[in-house]
Amino acid sequence: MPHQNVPPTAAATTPKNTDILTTITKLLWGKSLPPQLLITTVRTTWNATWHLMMKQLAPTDPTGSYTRPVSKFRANFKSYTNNNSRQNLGKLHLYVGLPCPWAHRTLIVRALKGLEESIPVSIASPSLDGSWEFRQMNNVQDTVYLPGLDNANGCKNLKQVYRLRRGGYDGRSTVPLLWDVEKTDVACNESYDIIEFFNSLASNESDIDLSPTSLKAQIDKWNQIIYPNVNNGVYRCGFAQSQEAYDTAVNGLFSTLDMIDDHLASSRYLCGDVLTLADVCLFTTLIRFDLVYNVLFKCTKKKLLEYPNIHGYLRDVYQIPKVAETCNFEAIMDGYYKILFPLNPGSIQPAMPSGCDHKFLSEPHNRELLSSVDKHVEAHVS
Ligand SMILES: N[C@@H](CCC(=O)N[C@@H](CS)C(=O)NCC(=O)O)C(=O)O
Repeated sequence: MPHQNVPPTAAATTPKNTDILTTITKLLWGKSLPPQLLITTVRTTWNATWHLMMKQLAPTDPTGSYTRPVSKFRANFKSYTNNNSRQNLGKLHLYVGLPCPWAHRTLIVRALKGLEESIPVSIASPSLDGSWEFRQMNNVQDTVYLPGLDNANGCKNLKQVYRLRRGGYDGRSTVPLLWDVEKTDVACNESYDIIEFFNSLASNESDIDLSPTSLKAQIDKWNQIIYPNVNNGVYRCGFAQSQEAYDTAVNGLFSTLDMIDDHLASSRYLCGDVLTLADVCLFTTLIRFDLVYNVLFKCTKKKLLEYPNIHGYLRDVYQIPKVAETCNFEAIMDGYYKILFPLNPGSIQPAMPSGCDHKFLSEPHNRELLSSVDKHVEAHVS
């Protein structure tokens, strides 16, 4: 008879599992429990353990909604700029982690502004307990995983760098971190402050302004929508600890993506024809969406591939010179699937969906046509 590949039924697997559990309970309590009680006990214990682990990973309010801790070191960049020149920048060093969308913002703006020489970088990788440690990586595209030291302070991990600051520090050691080498202190660890600062610097190599005065109000308006619903919204889905909290987050996320997709049907970037800081902030969440958030954070109503305008926009931003070099998909997959234990206990990485690799993202998007349509319309109106 040909071999039939019949999947095991629940009846075939349950007794085996309960046998193991019965042995464990016998060892622990000296007697076996009835199978149903045994399963209920294990489920309750596992749920309680899961909630405890999640509490450590992600603080929540009493409704089970994720509440992101505020950044401790906000910007005070006055002493670093002299008429926006780079005079004092020899002092600064940037610490990033490649999976992190907040750190990714700083890498993109640093590259677009041509600040690579002026502001050197150290790349940290997530360790198994979720903290950041240094490996032998000098380039964003490196895939070397041997232990290493950072380039500014010679530390093994980011916690050590934070602790070097005057007065010490024992709080969350997050990336991005902008470090003042001369003062041996944190200059800032809030990504938006850092990208605003990088953008404010005059550059010999690039005259791009990602936050022109004329668009500031629009940029702020987009940030106020995108930060809670999309950037932090995906975390509010993944780290929710009640069904209600998840439902609210996932509905807010997808209604915002629907709205953005409509908007991008007639606008090349969020604020019209030019790329702004709001686009940088949106991009670093979008580039991780189908790879990670859709699966691991249960952002499942749709894949980004199903949003034609958002997906074209993603390719458009990805193809801006220097942006692709800031994206390391392998590091992103590793960072999320291997480290967030309570969300993915076996550390199994799902297959990368098509549409997320360098090749697909480099395909034509034709969105430049939108700019000319805009200009054409403007020409007629004026
Ligand atoms: N508000 C911060 C958030 C930074 C943040 O949460 N970074 C995460 C990585 S994606 C981190 O370093 N977490 C380590 C920890 O919480 O200990 C920013 O935008 O800069």
